[in-house]
Amino acid sequence: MEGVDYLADERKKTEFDVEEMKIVWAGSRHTFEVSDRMAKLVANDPVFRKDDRVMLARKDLFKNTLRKATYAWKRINELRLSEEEASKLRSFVDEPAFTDLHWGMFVPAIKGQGTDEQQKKWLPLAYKMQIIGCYAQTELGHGSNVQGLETTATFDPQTDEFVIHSPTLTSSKWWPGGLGKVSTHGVVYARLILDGQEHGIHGFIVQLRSLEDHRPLPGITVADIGMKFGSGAYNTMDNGLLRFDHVRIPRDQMLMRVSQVTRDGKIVQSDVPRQLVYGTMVYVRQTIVQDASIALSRAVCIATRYSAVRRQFGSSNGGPETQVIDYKTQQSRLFPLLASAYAFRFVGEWLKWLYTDVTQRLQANDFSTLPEAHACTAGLKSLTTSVTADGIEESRKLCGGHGYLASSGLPELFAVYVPACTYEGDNTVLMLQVARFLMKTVSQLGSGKPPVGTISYMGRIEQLMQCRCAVKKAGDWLNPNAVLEAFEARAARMSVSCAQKLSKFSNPEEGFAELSADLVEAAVAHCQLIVVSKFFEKLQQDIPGKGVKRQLEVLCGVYSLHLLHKHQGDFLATSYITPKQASLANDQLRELYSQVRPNAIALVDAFNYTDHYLGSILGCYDGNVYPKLYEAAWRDPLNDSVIPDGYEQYIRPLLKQQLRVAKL
Ligand SMILES: CCCCCCCCCCCCCCCCCCCCCC(=O)SCCNC(=O)CCNC(=O)[C@H](O)C(C)(C)COP(=O)(O)OP(=O)(O)OC[C@H]1O[C@@H](n2cnc3c(N)ncnc32)[C@H](O)[C@@H]1OP(=O)(O)O
Ligand SMILES: Cc1cc2nc3c(=O)[nH]c(=O)nc-3n(C[C@H](O)[C@H](O)[C@H](O)COP(=O)(O)OP(=O)(O)OC[C@H]3O[C@@H](n4cnc5c(N)ncnc54)[C@H](O)[C@@H]3O)c2cc1C
Repeated sequence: MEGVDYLADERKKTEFDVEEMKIVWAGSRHTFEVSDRMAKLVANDPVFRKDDRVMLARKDLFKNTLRKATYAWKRINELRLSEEEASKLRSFVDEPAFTDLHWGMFVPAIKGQGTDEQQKKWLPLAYKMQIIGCYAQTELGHGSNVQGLETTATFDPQTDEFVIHSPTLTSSKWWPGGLGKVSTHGVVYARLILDGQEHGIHGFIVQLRSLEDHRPLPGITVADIGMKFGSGAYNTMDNGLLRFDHVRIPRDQMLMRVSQVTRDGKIVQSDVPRQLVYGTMVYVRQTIVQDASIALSRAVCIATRYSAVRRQFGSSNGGPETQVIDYKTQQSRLFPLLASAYAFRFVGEWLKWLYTDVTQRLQANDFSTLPEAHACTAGLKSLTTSVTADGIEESRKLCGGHGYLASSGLPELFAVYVPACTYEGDNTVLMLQVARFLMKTVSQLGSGKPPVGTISYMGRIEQLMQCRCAVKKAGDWLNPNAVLEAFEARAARMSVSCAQKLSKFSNPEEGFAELSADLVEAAVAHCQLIVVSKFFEKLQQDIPGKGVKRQLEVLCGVYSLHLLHKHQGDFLATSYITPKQASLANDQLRELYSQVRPNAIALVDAFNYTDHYLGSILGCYDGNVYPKLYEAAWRDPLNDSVIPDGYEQYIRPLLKQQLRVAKL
């Protein structure tokens, strides 16, 4: 039944202007238009087909990715796409590729850590893709502990070169994306050694492969690290291994914005903090936060549409059964994820602003906001990727058995997404960085330097330690001030409690290690507060469109109250709320679910995803799920023949043998 909208009745229930919500979701009318144009460009081009991806063997999959990535690059040039358009096109192609690391890490590393001269030399080559780069930091033995990397870069004053070397097996670079088969160059992180003395970890531009025949250069061993989790998924990427046997590079290939090595082998520190060597990771962490809302919204879009199509139980007098989206249990699992997708969208927008601000300040040698930028990017990367990865898996369960089919799009989405909890900093390790920032802030309270930015609430510590929740009826939980104070008091009290326990240890590092699980919980509370407060800030903006702001208020309520409900132990244990008030929050939450329900389909339509991008039969726009599932089953290569390959060899002899047993 081509053209029939099986979700039309659902769409009729909508109480807000979906077109305007699309603009809010995109961030601006301009971004919406660019996004819409690029999504359609990709969806209408057969080269970008992806439904066969999970069936392809690794070599075919990889070659296919090369084909798509180079074709995308060709189209970008032919159509003279702007950087914004190119970046949208890349995201709608929806296939991890070496180009991500080239543009997403190699280029930013040179921009952030290279001197003007180095940028002038290397960036034009990289912009034209005349060289292809990767970010080679992690090693077989060390990933989280960057200071523990073993690769060495020893300066040879005789020849004015660095000798890059892998002294042990564990010093082999391991994981860099694009390294395995494609990159010609890498920004390689290594331990700087001058005259026998170590000077910490620095980045070096190292050529890895010949620009003539792509063979590894002398002294370089390079290969792919092998298959990863899931079919299709991240296996489109050639994550690589790399060993150096005394490879020589000119001195001017050390990235020298943070520290310089002079001709006579002396180190000169510029006034830039050493942590800027980690700057590329900060940049990518903020892009990962923005991408979290995309991945979560995709999963939620699929689960929401399918939940409206799917019916199970509840038929009376031969009438239709209940749509599973009408079950309160389904709503209590699905709607918080829908609200989280919106919440992450807005916090991602804000984080982009924060990152731009800190970058501008750094250019003017103002490093004052760097610690907060590090804590926010690390903490929000950790929080949003953990929730998104769990949310994709929950969406799969929300779709019942059919969610487990590759054609639901959810297994591959999960497999592609889940490493985000590990790459660019393991989520626990990153939360511990936030915890350090919190403990430092608490220890400096009363020093006369008031905390600013996202941590400014700590400046009201006395009030936050004493205040009690004033909520008397469920509706009081709709008051933003009540919710904000609850999240602030919880975060402040959890931090102070950790700081008090820490102060009992004579060795603070031992104390930090002993209390690390509690510290992570305090850091999570702080990060959740940031997300809640940025959602409220968004609502203070002028948001046009009938009913749009109202819907966002409902979602903001769902986001904050579901967190309050889920973590009520924290709120109760810190004595900010009473059990009665916790129960009222839950009553209000249930009421909010009822307000989301008629708008649920429109709220996911507002993501404006094409069927191509969603890549899911269960999530298709028209909701015509069953015929499509049936047809897709027949397209599986296993159904090419009625009798499977292997029948003569295995099944027939087996059946024959059983026959003999039966006769005995
Ligand atoms: C086709 C078309 C083309 C289109 C064109 C357009 C296309 C565009 C395409 C765009 C695509 C984009 C998508 C990209 C794809 C992504 C894919 C994913 C790839 C994944 C890559 C990776 O996976 S890549 C490796 C990441 N690997 C880590 O992530 C290690 C974590 N490990 C650490 O990060 C450190 O090891 C750790 C723990 C901090 C301790 O570091 P440590 O031991 O040195 O330091 P301490 O803990 O002692 O801290 C000492 C003091 O430094 C402070 N501090 C620490 N870090 C700081 C920091 N960053 N900034 C500021 N300050 C910092 C701290 O706050 C302390 O401050 P204080 O002293 O004041 O307290
Ligand atoms: C798909 C993918 C792509 C990647 N791409 C790149 C790339 O392009 N370039 C690159 O350089 N790297 C890349 N990486 C590597 C990645 O950055 C690291 O794997 C990541 O930083 C985690 O480090 P690890 O593997 O050493 O984990 P580990 O640190 O060994 O983590 C193991 C466990 O130990 C725990 N742990 C570790 N330290 C602490 C601590 N101090 N306190 C408490 N718990 C701790 C962790 O929480 C985790 O549970 C990629 C990884 C993946 C999976």
